[in-house]
Amino acid sequence: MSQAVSSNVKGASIEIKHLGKTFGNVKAVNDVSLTINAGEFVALLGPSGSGKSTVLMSIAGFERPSEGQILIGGQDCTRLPPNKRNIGMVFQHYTLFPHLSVGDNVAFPLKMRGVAKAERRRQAEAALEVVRLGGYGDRTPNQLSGGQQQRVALARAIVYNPQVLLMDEPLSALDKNLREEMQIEIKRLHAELGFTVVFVTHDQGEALTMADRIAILKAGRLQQVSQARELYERPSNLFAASFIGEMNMLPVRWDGVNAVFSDQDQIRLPDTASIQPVRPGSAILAIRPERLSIAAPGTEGSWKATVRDVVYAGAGSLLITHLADGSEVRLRVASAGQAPIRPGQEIGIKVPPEAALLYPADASQ
Ligand SMILES: Nc1ncnc2c1ncn2[C@@H]1O[C@H](COP(=O)(O)OP(=O)(O)OP(=O)(O)O)[C@@H](O)[C@H]1O
Repeated sequence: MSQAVSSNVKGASIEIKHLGKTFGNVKAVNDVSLTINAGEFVALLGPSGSGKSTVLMSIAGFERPSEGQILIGGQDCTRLPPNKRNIGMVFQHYTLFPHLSVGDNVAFPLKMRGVAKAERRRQAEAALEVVRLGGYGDRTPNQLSGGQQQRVALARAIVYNPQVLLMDEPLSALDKNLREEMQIEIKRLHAELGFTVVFVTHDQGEALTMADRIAILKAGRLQQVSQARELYERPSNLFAASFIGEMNMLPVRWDGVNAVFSDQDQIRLPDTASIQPVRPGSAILAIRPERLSIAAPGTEGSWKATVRDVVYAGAGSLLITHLADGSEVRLRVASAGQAPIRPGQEIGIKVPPEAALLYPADASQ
């Protein structure tokens, strides 16, 4: 690989301490603390308006925090302007200069840093090679496809060897195939160049496949920061549980040992079912649809359910059922080898206790 962008670039750590940002009376970011290790790839995930971009822009230096501190590579950058932070940025829209050649677009940050012309050309070409666009330097942006333009934006962000790469929904303007190709491209660059990545997305699949860790935000507050598997298998609260993947959420009465349904069906739960302490009384039992299976009606320990709808989707089928108390339970089952199931049919649902999670009924806990 070309020397200009491969010279042992190593990421910097990012420490966000009690970050707060208020716009008028909107608390866009509320007491967010997060430490990102050098070279780590972290996704910020959350619904629209949850504060993801504001956190990213605060790291970049384009937003000035109302409260808290941001350290990059151990240095307090809270009051440092963006161009002093040694970070690269890629946005959703490519923001290339239409009148400049691709090469000049990529070389632009070097020009701002006073790098001499011949050296600029050399480094820009090297960065274009890294994103597999070697030889495209003389074109103008409008002669490139959307995916290629986004790769030019990526080349421009990495041309000066930043220690941190910040990306705000960089792939959401691309169609599905291009998006998947760029996901692989960005992961490859991250592995090769070793910079720290903070990646904003509202696409949970993208976050789960790309990031080392995922930070979930809701209304400006951090909900959970975990690796993909833990986030999926042990979401720390009801919001994270419902935001990632599909989840059945059933109101139950918890007596400390058993989760009891209103029709007196019950399930004995292992201690590991509660991620946070749950007091006896009303609670929510959460279970992923793919962890449930069908049993003959009346099978010992199974729940009695009536099928409301069957959605055939090739390899798997979605069964929408309801229990005697009216609670809806969804199952994802393999289609193959399954006797056809019809709406109105009574079935048993087998629930592995180790797959069940218990949360306080009050979502604010
Ligand atoms: N410059 C601004 N002036 C006023 N309010 C703002 C400004 N920037 C953001 N906000 C508000 O702050 C909150 C968080 O916005 P932010 O853009 O960080 O969320 P987000 O999670 O990135 O959302 P999206 O996914 O829609 O981009 C929102 O309520 C938004 O309206």
